[in-house]
Amino acid sequence: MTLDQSEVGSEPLLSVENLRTYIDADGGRVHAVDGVSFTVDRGETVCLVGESGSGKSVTCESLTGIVPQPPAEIVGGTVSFDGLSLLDADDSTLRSVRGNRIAHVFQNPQQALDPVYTVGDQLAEAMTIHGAGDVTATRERAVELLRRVGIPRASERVDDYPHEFSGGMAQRVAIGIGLAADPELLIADEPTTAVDVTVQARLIELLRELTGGGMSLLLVTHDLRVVAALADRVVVMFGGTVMEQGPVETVFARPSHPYTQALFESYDGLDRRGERSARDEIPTDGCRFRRECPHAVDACGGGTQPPTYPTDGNSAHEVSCVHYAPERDPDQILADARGASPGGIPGRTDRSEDAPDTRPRGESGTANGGPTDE
Ligand SMILES: Nc1ncnc2c1ncn2[C@@H]1O[C@H](COP(=O)(O)OP(=O)(O)OP(=O)(O)O)[C@@H](O)[C@H]1O
Ligand code: NI
Repeated sequence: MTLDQSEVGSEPLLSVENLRTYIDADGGRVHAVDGVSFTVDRGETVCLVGESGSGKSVTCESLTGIVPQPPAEIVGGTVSFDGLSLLDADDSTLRSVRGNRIAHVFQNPQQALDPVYTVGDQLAEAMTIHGAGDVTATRERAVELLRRVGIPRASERVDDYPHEFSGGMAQRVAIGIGLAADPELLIADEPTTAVDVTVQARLIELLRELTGGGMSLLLVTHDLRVVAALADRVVVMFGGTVMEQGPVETVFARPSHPYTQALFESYDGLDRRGERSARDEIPTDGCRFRRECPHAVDACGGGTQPPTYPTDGNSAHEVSCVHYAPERDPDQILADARGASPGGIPGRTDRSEDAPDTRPRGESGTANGGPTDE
């Protein structure tokens, strides 16, 4: 029986619906992930962005059940991977999915590598999880994987131990181990954060090559330049929820949620993690961003995170903000803020001085008022 290609292509590879993961901590239950929905298509790169603590890692780790339970508990939602419901899957199914179809790569490669085995042995191990060949073939394939991820002198280095690799090279090895099973989806959580800038650029190039080959990539990064370089779509998270998501071009050209606007405006290429630790506690109802939002109104409080609304009638670009509800006057929607530029993100060439004014029609450059709500 042959599969109808049009049907194969129409379903997203990964579909996450209303995912909720709570974590028991000293101070009580943390709503680390609280109603996250997004999809990843085949061959697509989706980037999760958002400040530290917004729930990006816990989201990724919940998908294949590697989040430690306890203290975490996945309390709701669905995760569908190629039709398989991962949250309902038993341990052996999940192990098989992780060994064969979904690979994880983390920020610190040495964490993923076992110090007492050569990288060749670890690559072989990753291959045997999904069907072994003979010893020579396995070794050849290990060398080939190291070449593929750009390790020079791969046939010699295959016998080296993890500590003999620099940070960037070790991250390549970790990616190589992830690729050993030829996964359909690579989940990479800040894979370029711990390496220096030139190595970063090469790793980004590697990831681009891999997705060019048809692999899907779910990438967590703080670096908007990485997003610009790799993403097809962006998912912006804050407080365990999705604030905004859409095609990278439209989200960068017209960041629409006040949180996205704030995130992009504060972006200066520096890693600012930890700087906002003194912030007010994030609400667990209504819009999670409302306490810091310059446009907050009464309607932002209570209930769940606001529903998502399309921006500019573009249903692929949606925003979870009451100001975009269809019954509201579009001329008042975040009017002044929408003209704001996300701060000249390096690497984007499609933004120019003569880019169209994205403010809603009828808006004539009012003062800093923001939307009013009386
Ligand atoms: N083991 C844990 N125990 C208690 N709370 C946790 C634990 N792991 C994560 N959290 C909390 O869950 C929330 C989401 O954390 P998560 O690591 O997913 O954020 P993140 O977006 O990946 O941040 P970063 O950009 O710093 O990696 C945070 O409030 C964090 O403090
Ligand atoms: Ni994280």
